Amino acid sequence: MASILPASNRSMRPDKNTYEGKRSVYVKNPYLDAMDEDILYHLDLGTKTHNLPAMFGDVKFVCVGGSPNRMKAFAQFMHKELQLEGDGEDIEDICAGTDRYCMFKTGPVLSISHGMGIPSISIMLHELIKLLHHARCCDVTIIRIGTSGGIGIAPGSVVITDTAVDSFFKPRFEQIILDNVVTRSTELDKELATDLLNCSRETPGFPTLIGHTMCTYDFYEGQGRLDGALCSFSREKKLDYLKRAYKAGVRNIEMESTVFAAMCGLCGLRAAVVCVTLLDRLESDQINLSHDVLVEYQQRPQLLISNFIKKQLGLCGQMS
Ligand SMILES: O=P(O)(O)O[C@@H]1C[C@H](O)[C@@H](CO)O1
Ligand SMILES: O=c1cc[nH]c(=O)[nH]1
Repeated sequence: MASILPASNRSMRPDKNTYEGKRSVYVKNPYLDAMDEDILYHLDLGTKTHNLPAMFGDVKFVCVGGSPNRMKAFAQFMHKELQLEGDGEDIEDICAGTDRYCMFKTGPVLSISHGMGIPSISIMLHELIKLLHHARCCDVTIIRIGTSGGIGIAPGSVVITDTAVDSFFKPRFEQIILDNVVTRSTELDKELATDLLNCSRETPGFPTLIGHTMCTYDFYEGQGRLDGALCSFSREKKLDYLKRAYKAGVRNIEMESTVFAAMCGLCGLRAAVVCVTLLDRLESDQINLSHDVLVEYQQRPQLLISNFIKKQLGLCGQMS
């Protein structure tokens, strides 16, 4: 039976969403219960066509990121790190029937791509959260492992988000529902962020810090870039904006964190955002890293999260 919560936000958020003593995944939709079948169209999965509890009931960690190749590489990496059977090279895309998103499962870890931007990740999250709910998953931690532009920090730094903010540096996500603007909280799990920072101290090789992450609707004008097809502001205005963002506590900019924080928070998922920075936006706009450096930077959040997951599973010390 679907757990229905009042349709508002933080003040109504369940503190103890327990399911047989465990933290369950909530859906907040009174219509779902009455549906004979739920087709998760963009994932090419469904409640009648697939045995979701059998396929996904043991999932404890969900990692999401924009790029299908990155999320496949992460799944293959986790396969090795968890010392699962086989080499993991032929890992199967569970969503192969659609080319919207890809999804891989390695033991209790699900790795899913979400494309670029709020609308794309939002569609994926609606269907993923219903999937976890239908599969009766509990105690799930979800982490976005992404790339971002840094502000005032060295390229290659990994930022663990404490609060996702919008372009006005406000901790909110505005969802348009019918012709209303519904404002939702973008708070993330502070304890999880601290645990990840502690874990980063045992993962040497790159700087990691906690800070606010600004989420925008666009990569170019929306992030104050001077190199888009359109630009109507001066270099001075750009730098003034980015410096004000830094002053407000923003350390990196990407395009998904606010809706990710809002939706996961409302549905009872312990959530974190961990993004590597590809450049310092106070210095430049263009990403001119070599392919090898780009690949190595993208592995940094993966390394940190893999160590965190192994620790959580009590596997540290026994493995590479
Ligand atoms: O997870 P990714 O690396 O896709 O996140 C950022 C935000 C946008 O989706 C994209 C822009 O290049 O990168
Ligand atoms: O500058 C950047 C780099 C990656 N992703 C972003 O959204 N912005």
